[in-house]
Amino acid sequence: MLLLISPINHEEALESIKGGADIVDVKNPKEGSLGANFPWVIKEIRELTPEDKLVSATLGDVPYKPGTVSLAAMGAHVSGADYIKVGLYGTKNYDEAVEVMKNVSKTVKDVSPDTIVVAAGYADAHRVGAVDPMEIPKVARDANCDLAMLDTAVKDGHTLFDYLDIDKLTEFVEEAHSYNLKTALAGSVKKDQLKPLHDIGCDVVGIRGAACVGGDRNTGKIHHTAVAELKELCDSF
Ligand SMILES: O=C[C@H](O)COP(=O)(O)O
Repeated sequence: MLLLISPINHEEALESIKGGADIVDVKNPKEGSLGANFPWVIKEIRELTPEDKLVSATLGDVPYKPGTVSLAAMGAHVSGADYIKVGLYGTKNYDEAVEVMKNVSKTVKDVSPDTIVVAAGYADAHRVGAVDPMEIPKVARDANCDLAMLDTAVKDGHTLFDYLDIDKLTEFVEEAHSYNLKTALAGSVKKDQLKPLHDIGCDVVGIRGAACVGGDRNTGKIHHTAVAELKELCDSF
């Protein structure tokens, strides 16, 4: 299981790399769970990250505006992102989510077929009126994405497991795998939740809070020792 860590700036990206993160995921939590950072921050982090390590960028908790989101995807691509995550926040159902993701995939894959496109839903979608998380594997399949992902929309201490039990998460992973998609799971994931995620076959675990000093994704800063501990655990299973 690969470890994706979400830094907000140059300094945190260096800590993530030093700690051994497999994927450096540029994010801006001030703008939400999958808040987008600025093009120059993505570019700077791509430049400081070793070439063989993937740099991911989140496009935001996006609205149901396929054109706007497609232009954001092009922005992430030209800034150097190898892995583009779209938080399907404003899309209320499967049809809207597929429409957004199809256009993002077309935008990105027309110019860069190897760039990885991630359809990200929310385990607590019912709290914000977003598309049902269990529809995400089908959305990703039908929109030519590479990964189906879940995170949480509201970062109030609840974790992924508060909304979806292990049976549901297993169903999510198995369905995505049956479509030849990889999976990423996130949502205030704690150290002791890594093994269950590994055991159900999750391909990528996404973490910010547990990699920060004090475990707080907003007030804390990513520290390489916390990242290294998570990485060691991921590699131990
Ligand atoms: O992509 C994953 C997120 O950055 C997860 O952040 P979190 O662990 O603070 O919920």
